[in-house]
Amino acid sequence: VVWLWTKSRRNYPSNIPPFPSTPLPIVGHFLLMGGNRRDKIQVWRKVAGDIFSLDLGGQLNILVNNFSTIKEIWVKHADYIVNAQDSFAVQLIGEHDKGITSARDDNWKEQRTTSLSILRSLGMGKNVMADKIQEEVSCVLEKIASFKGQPEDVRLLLNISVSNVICSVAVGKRFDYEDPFFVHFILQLIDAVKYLRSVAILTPFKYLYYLPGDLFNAKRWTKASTELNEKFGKAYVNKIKQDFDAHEDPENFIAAYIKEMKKLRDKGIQTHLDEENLVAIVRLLFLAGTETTSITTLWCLLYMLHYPEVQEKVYREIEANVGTERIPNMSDKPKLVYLNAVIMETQRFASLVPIGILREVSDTFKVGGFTFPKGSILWPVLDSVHYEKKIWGDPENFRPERFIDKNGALINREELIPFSIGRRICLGEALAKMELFLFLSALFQRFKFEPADSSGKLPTLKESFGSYLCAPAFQTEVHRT
Ligand code: HEM
Repeated sequence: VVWLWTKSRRNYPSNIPPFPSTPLPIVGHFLLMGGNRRDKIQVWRKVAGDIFSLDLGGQLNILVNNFSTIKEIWVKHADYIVNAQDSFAVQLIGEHDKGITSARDDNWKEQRTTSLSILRSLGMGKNVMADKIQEEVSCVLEKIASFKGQPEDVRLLLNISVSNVICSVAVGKRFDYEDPFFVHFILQLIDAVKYLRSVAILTPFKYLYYLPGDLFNAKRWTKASTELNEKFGKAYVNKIKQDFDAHEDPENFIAAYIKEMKKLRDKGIQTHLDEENLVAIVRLLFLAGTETTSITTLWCLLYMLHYPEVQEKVYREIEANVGTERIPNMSDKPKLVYLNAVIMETQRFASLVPIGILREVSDTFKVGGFTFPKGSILWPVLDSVHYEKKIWGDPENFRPERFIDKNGALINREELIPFSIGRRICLGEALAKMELFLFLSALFQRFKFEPADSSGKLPTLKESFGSYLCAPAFQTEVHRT
């Protein structure tokens, strides 16, 4: 107890952002972290203001809830928050300073720049990638058509088909929807994403991990993540390494990374590129490139059950501008203004990543009269920005028209930040935007999604809060063709 008390003794400067309530000895606000954290943050915000502090076992955490301060810190003061929090989750799987999200300083810079340039060379944001996505879209359309209108839960199907896009980029292979090997990894991935939040909260209280049982799902999370690394990431890195030919143009991320690594080493240039980083990146691409985009698509389908008039308007727009003979492609995007607005409103309303990556403050700085001390952890609460009344007027309503001006043109609002902002903005933004457009335009062109319950009862919009705000399980009937 004396050790815990000493460790958690607070010695904060006087002008840090206020606490919503007095921290308890030793645990601080830890006991308040369970339950619906999304609602709690809004309650604390009312008490303590847009920028407030929480004490987690002696670790100062500062939550930033307004757009202007997030922008000021994440863009103008980016140098102070280069590194993500060195979380316990990362230590559990031995990935301190590995991959991209957990990589630090120069290592992060090199891994991010190399990964981005490889993804671009493989077509991210270009037509080659659009073709790859469209192949997958055609497969998913056939699969949904085979349901013949029967009620279905399409979550796993969307997970697998979206994942196929990033898999074809990362490991050069797509998988059948029923492939037991791949379905198993998708289920592991869902677990890894689901439990991450509860493991993350253990960071200041690592010793709780050693209690009997698995109260914080940390053991389940470690098992899922280790299996993804060993049997998926490492297995593919080894396989591609064996078949690697330095004279061939690399056709997937792993081969391109190995080629770059060898090139730098052969030239005697010091580099952070190595296999451990590569395995961590493959898992990250698989994780970040699957659930995010497929759950956003799922939210959009769910909203369409609730707002059938929006779905009808989207269909009419596609019918008038693209027709129904061919599936939409990227050159149709500027013509489908309403669909673009629906996608933007879905990203705002679903607020998929409610809190961006937590950052470590590397040196004390001041913003808005508050001190952000060295060693404190910053939370960018993107959810608060997406539901800010002062920005959106009626944030509680699903209203795509807010993104269209009176001349019928699309409005790009800088406050819409589902991919976060600053130097560590989502690496896959261009890919995700392309996927969302190609999947959703084709789905709404070919099918009409309706509630499966014949009494007209709509599935709930209540999310479950893992690392993402996940759409609830729901069934939908599909008609039109
Ligand atoms: C709708 C889909 C997506 C959303 C909403 C989303 C959102 C985000 C957010 C909020 C961050 C944190 C950025 C920060 O805190 O500064 C992030 C980081 C990241 N995302 Fe995405 N993402 C999506 C799709 C993807 C895809 C398809 C990929 C795959 C290429 C991807 C790869 C990454 C990576 C590698 C990072 C870490 C970047 C870094 O730490 O430097 N994301 N994403």
